[in-house]
Amino acid sequence: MKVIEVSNLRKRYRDQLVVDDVSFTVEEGEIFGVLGPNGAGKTTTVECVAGLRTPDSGTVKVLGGLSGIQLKEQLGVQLQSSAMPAKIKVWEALDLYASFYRAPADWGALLERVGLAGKRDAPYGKLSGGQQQRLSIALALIGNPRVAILDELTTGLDPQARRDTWELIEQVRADGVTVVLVTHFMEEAERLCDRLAVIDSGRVVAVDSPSGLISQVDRRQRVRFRPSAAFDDAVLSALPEVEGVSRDGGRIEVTGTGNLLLAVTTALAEAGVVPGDLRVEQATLDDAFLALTGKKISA
Ligand SMILES: Nc1ncnc2c1ncn2[C@@H]1O[C@H](COP(=O)(O)OP(=O)(O)OP(=O)(O)O)[C@@H](O)[C@H]1O
Repeated sequence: MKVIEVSNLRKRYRDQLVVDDVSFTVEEGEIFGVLGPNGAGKTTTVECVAGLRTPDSGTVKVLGGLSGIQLKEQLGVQLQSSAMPAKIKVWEALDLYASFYRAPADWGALLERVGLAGKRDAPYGKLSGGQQQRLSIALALIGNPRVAILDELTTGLDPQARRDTWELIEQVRADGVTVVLVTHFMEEAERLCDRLAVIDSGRVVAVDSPSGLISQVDRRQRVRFRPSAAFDDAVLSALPEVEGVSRDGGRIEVTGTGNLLLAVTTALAEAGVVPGDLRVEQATLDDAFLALTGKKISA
């Protein structure tokens, strides 16, 4: 079931067209990424989805066409700069947000869930960046939404806090919440997202799974190793998975597609050769982004 349908969305700020004919759909239960560099129009797009901005043209349909209060009850939003007053205590923020909903989640349980039970009475200003982000996720979930939009959730976090937040997002999805994740981190997109819309200068340049995006631009893999004994290149070049074999000193590089590693190691084993220092490389989402947009994303 499609929970979000965006069609031909356009949004202009004065003379700048920042969302230019954007279309994508989000399926129930997936983590859908909106990936692009700073200023690409990601936030404006999700703000239109959340009903916080009015598109100039195009349509946005959430959960079959909800709007107003019904939309707000089903859609949790965590926006990039949603800072709280420094003195508000964690429990007060949750209690306040819970009061906006007719049937809010049990915020005590939510606090446990995001790992902040011990910070119940701490003022917002005394939380670490990671803890503030966790609180903002809890606040986005307090209305028991079916869809959560999370914008640049892990920007500014250290690697451990980022990983903890990723785990939390996976748990949220496991609870059945559809997640729209705005990010400019490739690793985050690759690790978390089932599918991604790549946005550049207000336009969608591709929508696919991370591996689909990578294989759109380069399906080739490279296997490198040092053979334990001499062998004829034909042992490998005859394999259907292999496109090329090259030698550089004592090292061999094999390029190809499909299950290249298995094909190469099996053929070597049959020839009595042990591949030492074995490495496999393939294109990354960074490579795909570069190929799709002609630029590197700035993280
Ligand atoms: N309220 C506004 N008024 C005028 N211009 C705006 C406004 N909000 C955003 N912009 C401009 O629109 C463009 C797209 O911004 P947007 O925040 O949607 O991009 P983004 O991809 O989310 O980038 P970032 O990750 O930096 O937030 C930027 O050039 C930004 O400066």
